[in-house]
Amino acid sequence: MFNGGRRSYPILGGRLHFVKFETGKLNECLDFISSKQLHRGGVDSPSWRSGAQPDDIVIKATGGGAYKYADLFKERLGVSLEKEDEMDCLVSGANFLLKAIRHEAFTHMDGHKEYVQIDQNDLFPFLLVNVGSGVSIIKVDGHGKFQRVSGTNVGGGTYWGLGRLMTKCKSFDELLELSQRGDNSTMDMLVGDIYGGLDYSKIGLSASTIASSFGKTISENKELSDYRPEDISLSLLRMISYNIGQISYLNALRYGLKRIFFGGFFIRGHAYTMDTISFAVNFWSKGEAQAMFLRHEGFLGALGAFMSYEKHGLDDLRVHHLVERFPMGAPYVGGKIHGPPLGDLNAKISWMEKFVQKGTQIIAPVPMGVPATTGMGGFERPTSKGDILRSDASAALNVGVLHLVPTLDVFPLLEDPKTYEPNTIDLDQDEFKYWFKVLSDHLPDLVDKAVASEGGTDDATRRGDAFAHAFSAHLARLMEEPAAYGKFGLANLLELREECLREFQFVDAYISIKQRENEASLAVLPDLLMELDTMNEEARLLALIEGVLAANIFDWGSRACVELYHKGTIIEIYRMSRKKMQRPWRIDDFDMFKKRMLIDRKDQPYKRALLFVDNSGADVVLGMLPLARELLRHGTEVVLVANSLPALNDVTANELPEIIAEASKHCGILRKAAEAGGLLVDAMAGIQDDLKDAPESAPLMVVENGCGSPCIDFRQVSSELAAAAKDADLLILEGMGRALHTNLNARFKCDALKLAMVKNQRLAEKLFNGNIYDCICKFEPVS
Ligand SMILES: CC(C)(COP(=O)(O)O)[C@@H](O)C(=O)NCCC(=O)O
Ligand SMILES: [Mn+2]
Repeated sequence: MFNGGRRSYPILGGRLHFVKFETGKLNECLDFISSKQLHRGGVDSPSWRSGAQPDDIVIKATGGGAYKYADLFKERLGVSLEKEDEMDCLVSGANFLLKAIRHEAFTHMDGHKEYVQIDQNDLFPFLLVNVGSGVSIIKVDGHGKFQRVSGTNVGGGTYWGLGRLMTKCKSFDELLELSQRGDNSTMDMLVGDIYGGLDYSKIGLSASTIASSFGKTISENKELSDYRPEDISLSLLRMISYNIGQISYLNALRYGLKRIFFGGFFIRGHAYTMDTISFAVNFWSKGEAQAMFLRHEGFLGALGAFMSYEKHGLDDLRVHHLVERFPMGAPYVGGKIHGPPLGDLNAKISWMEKFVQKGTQIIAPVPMGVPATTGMGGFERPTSKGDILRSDASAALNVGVLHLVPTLDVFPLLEDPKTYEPNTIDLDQDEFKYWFKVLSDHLPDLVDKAVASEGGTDDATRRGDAFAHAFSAHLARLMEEPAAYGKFGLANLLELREECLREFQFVDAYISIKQRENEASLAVLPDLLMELDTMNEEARLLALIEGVLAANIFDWGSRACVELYHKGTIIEIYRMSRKKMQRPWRIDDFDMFKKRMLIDRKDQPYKRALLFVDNSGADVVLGMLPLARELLRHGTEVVLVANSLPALNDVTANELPEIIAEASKHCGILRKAAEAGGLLVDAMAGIQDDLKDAPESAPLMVVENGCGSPCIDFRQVSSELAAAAKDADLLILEGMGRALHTNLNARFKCDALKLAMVKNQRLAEKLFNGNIYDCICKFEPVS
């Protein structure tokens, strides 16, 4: 099933792009679809190239537009729109999102957004409130099981209609924006107005509670024009949002439901609207019920229509099959999106250059998509002037591209996947500020390496600059709102950097450094192995663990380490690092591990160990390979688990067989094991005669982990790794990314050893009250 990291089955998958456009721009949209032949699978699809085009292309659609524009689609694209029921689609879209996307639902109170993890087994029933022109209140009991239980004619249309008449606003967004600067106490009769500025505490009403919306205007002898449009808009917004919140809560109460999800064009990521609705639900339920919002709320119907294709088999999709990426879309400056969607790399780079030349700072990138708005209401997206609305506007756009990767699995040895959280530290605003600086400082050097890795050509330089701007823009967006892309931890941030490099077609920025370090380390490996073989078992085990920790210093992602590399050769630094290994380490469970290995399991060695390797060069060659060899010696099968894609100087699963083949030239144990694991078939053909009579060996294998990041999220690993984990009874996680930033607190169903050198002062202080270059040897046996 897994040999040398090569797959033995095809991968099927796809990507979901979420794009909005104004109905007024439908013709431009059809031009775009036609130019790219998207309705026929794209210009690169085999059927387009071969000219074998089906005549009867059917696209599922929902909502009024599916009827209104059916003829236009047929005429312009030859596509038939198959209409799906709008309510069915809303519900199945919401169900899909809540089931398949981890950080989909969030609460919004007092300007604070918090993602809520929904337990799949405890999702139904819930109330879905769709606030469009009017309001539909739907009780959802399961997949395809729902009932419209109520509604109200006072909805988004009411706000916009009354608002337009009363303020002369030209657009919904203008009206919404006005509300940001409003003061409703000039219009609304408050409890304090009735009780002489006091609370009516006996029945729990504070002085600022609205007793009667617009009630103050009856006692004043004023005309409409005497009131500020800002105040009118805010009073209206509060009146309608509170009313929706209250009716929703009463329906939740009627059916005994605790969760209410709100969606529809009235909400569209507008912070103040969400706060007002949340306030109402919280107020009336006395904190018992919770108002929640969905990150993809503008796409429920479209998603539901897409889901209705039976052939997709999307019913079986689970959270771990979906990866959300945030590629650079159109530049986003001062609350406005500039230019077309940037699907094409060259277009992306040109736009980036244009903006930089103009001296315009790209404040935030927008996930790939066409600029604009809600499909349902036809209202424009809020164009921002004030600070608050700017982030509201972008909040509505914080949906990335969903990659469907059916080959991803949950790691089967996680003790409890439900409570597992990969990130060790929470990236709150303060923490984010620190990492923002670390990553920004590292950027120029990374760009140099990336450009050099592509031959330093003009094209590479151009891509390098564009990458730097794109990644800086992502950082700026997250600095502005850390929850902008869902719940984001350090692991996500480090992965975003790698993804961003890939987006600008940098395949492996550290390739030459990796090769150089591999060669230097392989040259001294025979001496190291010889030295180890002179030791007794106990001393050797300690030397091996020391070796892994010492060699983890070769980390091109750590600023402090990179500075060290100027001070000596690879081997000098390795020796210096080893010499400094003073026990006890900051976490030192070595004695426990030794007892387990050499006493408890003397007669019953581990059956299979999964070794999660980290960096190239000394780290893997002088650290992890000798440790693997020791386990093989004990009769344990060893699976080296490495990245599927490059990240910093991490070794990849593709690179390992060659390194092992080289190492095997100097070591019979490794050679025999690699042969048994099927790793040497090609590389060592013809030079294995001397092994013919050697005893059987436990196999050494290589498996890719499914990631392209310095960290690992065990909720989404390759299915090969999941399969290899089945018989494993020992896990060894190595490196800062995999054992500290992520998984330090993760619990597994089998024994786990976490080894890392802490190469960052702040992290050492924060996690261990320690210092940079402290070592961690954390052993967690299962009883
Ligand atoms: C990116 C890394 C997690 C890689 O560490 P590794 O897993 O290779 O041990 C680490 O280098 C890191 O956290 N660097 C940023 C902090 C710094 O420069 O101090
Ligand atoms: Mn690494």
